[in-house]
Formats: sequence, C-alpha cells, structure tokens
Amino acid sequence: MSHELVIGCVGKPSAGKSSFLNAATDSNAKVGNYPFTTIEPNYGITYYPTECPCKRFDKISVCSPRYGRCEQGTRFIPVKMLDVAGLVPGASEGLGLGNQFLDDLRSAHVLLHVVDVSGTTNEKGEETTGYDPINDIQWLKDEIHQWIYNNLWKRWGNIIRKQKATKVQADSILHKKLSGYGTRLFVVKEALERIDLKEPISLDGWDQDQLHKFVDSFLDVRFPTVLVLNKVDQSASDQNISRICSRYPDYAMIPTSALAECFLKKMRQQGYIQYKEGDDNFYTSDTVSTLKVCDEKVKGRLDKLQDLVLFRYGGTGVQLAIKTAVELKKFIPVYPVKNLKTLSCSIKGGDVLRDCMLVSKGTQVREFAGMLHPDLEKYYLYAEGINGQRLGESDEIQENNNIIKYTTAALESVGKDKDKDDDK
Ligand SMILES: Nc1nc2c(ncn2[C@@H]2O[C@H](COP(=O)(O)OP(=O)(O)OP(=O)(O)O)[C@@H](O)[C@H]2O)c(=O)[nH]1
Repeated sequence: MSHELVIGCVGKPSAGKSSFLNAATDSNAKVGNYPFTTIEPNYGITYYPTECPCKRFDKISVCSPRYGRCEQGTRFIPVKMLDVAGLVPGASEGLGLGNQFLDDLRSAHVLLHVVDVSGTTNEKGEETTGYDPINDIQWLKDEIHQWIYNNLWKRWGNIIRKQKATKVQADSILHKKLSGYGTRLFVVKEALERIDLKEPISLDGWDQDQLHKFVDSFLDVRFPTVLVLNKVDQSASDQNISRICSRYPDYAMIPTSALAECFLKKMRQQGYIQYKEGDDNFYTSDTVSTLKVCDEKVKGRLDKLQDLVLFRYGGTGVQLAIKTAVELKKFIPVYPVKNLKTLSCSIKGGDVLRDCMLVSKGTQVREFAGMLHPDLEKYYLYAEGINGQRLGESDEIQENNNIIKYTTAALESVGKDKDKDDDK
C-alpha cells in the first residue's frame, strides 16, 4: 500500500457523495500542483488544513510550499480523495457493483461515510419521507464486516491447520490473510489487543462469534470512519442528528451541507462573495465594495444558507470533515529541510518549508528518509531536529520532531572536503 494518505468517500446513492466530493476537492488543481504520482479518474485532490511551522518561526512572508498552499500560517496539504462508488445493501454478496466497490476500499486509509440525515432518501437512495438514517450507518458497517468475515471464514480450516503445523503466532497468520486489505502487522496486533485475548492465541478455539468480534475490532483499526452527516440544511436533519449522536456517542461525526459549500464556492468564483473554506461567514458587496451586487434571488438563498447552516453549525462542515479524517488516522505532517535555521529546502537557500508530507503514525525517522528518496535511506548518516538535536533513526516521527534535516554519508564527505578547502 502506498504511503500517500487516501481518504475514501463512501455512502449510499443520493446521500450527497458527488456533491461532497465537488465541495471538498479542487477541480482546478493543476497538474504538477500536487505531489502524487498518479491521479486515477475516481480520485480528487482535497486539502488538509493545519498550522504551518512558518507561523511559529516567524517566516510567514517567505513560506513557499511546492504543493498545496499556505495562507497566513495555515498550511493546506494536498490529500487524495477516492470516490468509492456503487455501494448498495448486499454488496458483499455481489449486488450492485459488489466486490468492485469493496476492492476499491483497499487503497483507502480512512473513510468518510456520507449519510443523508434529512431522511428524504431510503436505503437505495430513492425519494421518501421520514426514513431513519441510523439504518444506513449500521448497514454500511455490516457490508464491510461481512466482506472481510466471509473471506476469512472461507479459509478458516486452512488457517487453523497452518497454525497447528507451523506454530506461527496468530497475528502473523492473520496478517498474511488480511494483507490484501492493505494491512500492516501492527494493525492486526492492535486489533487483537483490543479484544483482550490471552497469549499465546490459539485460533483453533475460535468460533464464529469470536471471529466476528475480531473482524469488528480489525475494522475499527483498519478503516476508521468519520460520519459525514450531510444535508443539515433540511428540516428533519436536526432531530436525526441528535438521535445519531446519542446512539453512537463515541463516533467521529461532522454535520455538513455539501450543497451549501458548493453554492458558496460558486458564488465566490463568480465574484459575488468573499468566502474562505471552513469559515462561518462570508462577505457580500454590502461590506466589500469590489464584489458584484447579488440580485434578490441569490441574496435570499445566501441569507437562508447563513441561517440554516453557517450560524447554526458554525460552517458547512466540509473542511472540518477532512481535517477530522486525517487526524482520526493520526497522520502527521513532516517537513524535511536542508537548513534548520532558515528552514530552507535547498542548499543555496530560499524555498522555505517547501516540502511537506503526511505520514502515518509509527513512521520512523530513517524510514521517512526512504520515502523521500531511496538513496537518503541507503546513505543515511544521521538526522537532526529543530534545535539541532540528534534524532534516533528508529524514533517515531511526532508533532514535536517533525522538522528534520538529514545528513548522508556522501553529503558528510562533501562537507568535510569543503571544510578542508575552507581551512586552506
Ligand atoms: N439539501 C441538500 N441537498 C443535497 C446536499 N448534498 C447533496 N444534495 C442533493 O442530493 C442529491 C444527490 O446528491 P449527489 O451528490 O448526486 O449524491 P450521490 O451520493 O453522489 O449519488 P449517486 O451518484 O447516486 O451515488 C442531489 O440532488 C444533491 O443536490 C445538501 O447538503 N443539502
């Protein structure tokens, strides 16, 4: 699985997935304006907003991201977003696009489940009234669960025989069987730890209930999910949101109106409003004289949107949903630099904080060097953090050591030669 963070967007038909993708992604993203090697047709580019170190180090005016952008110390880091289309109940049994949908999921690290909380579409996405969106939350979980469970249960006899014959630990065997889901060993270990089994774990004693428990736990770790409670601008949404919150108090969930965000972006593009993604307000020609004057119809729509969405929920929620997804999966921005004082990314100076990558929790200092360039890992000599302190090569990268300068064996000798020259 690639180390590039991928957010998968799932949901039943008509929940508002396409609208959410339009609202969250940058359709104007120019080729070369993002770091990804390939952008397949059902991928889009969205941005994770986070505080840029340029703010802390008083370098806002010289900060120069190569990808994404930095606005007054808020860094917008490009992230891939995948449209996992075609999910209907029964997908794990092959209905709808069936396993095609489920296969697409493999490349996602974290999911956004777009739920229509207005209750105006049934489980197939057909128009109705008074539908209970709680059904959709459970149903999607069940589909993914069933897909993984069925694949394991089919081979359970073999799995047990293999463990008996080879005496290999349960986590390694399960990891092999689950590696097709883009799973690393620590994910399986964590899933097993969460269900509190005594070591050594013998899979022989597992019945179907035990396997279901494990699959549940595995899903929580492998596919953390943010519920995107969409269509909050509709009248029944408030009540449905309250019920969902009390039913699932531990879930990450964000109320959104994808339609409102799309409309605000369109009005901004046409020069009627000034609006920044994530804000709880916008400006019209009443306060900014350079903006075009809105006609009554547009003004009415904007007023309504302001009342029902921005004032009530503090924003359209679209950007917050992306932020929540990245943070739920605990991805961390890392800034490799060539000079720890100037934060420059090139030897000759300039390009301040040019590079930034999001890496998963647990990524180590030397491992990250390899992500930047294989030679950087191969000829790795040492790494330094912001105050010049040495970082251990197996130290985990965290928020407090995420500005890193690498020195390689080759560079070191170049540096020594240069020192000799300087001494002459
Ligand atoms: N009121 C309201 N309507 C919305 C919102 N988001 C989407 N819709 C509407 O819901 C309908 C379905 O939206 P889509 O974005 O096409 O939904 P989808 O999930 O992509 O549907 P499929 O393509 O069938 O999978 C459209 O009429 C949208 O305008 C929202 O936030 N509020």
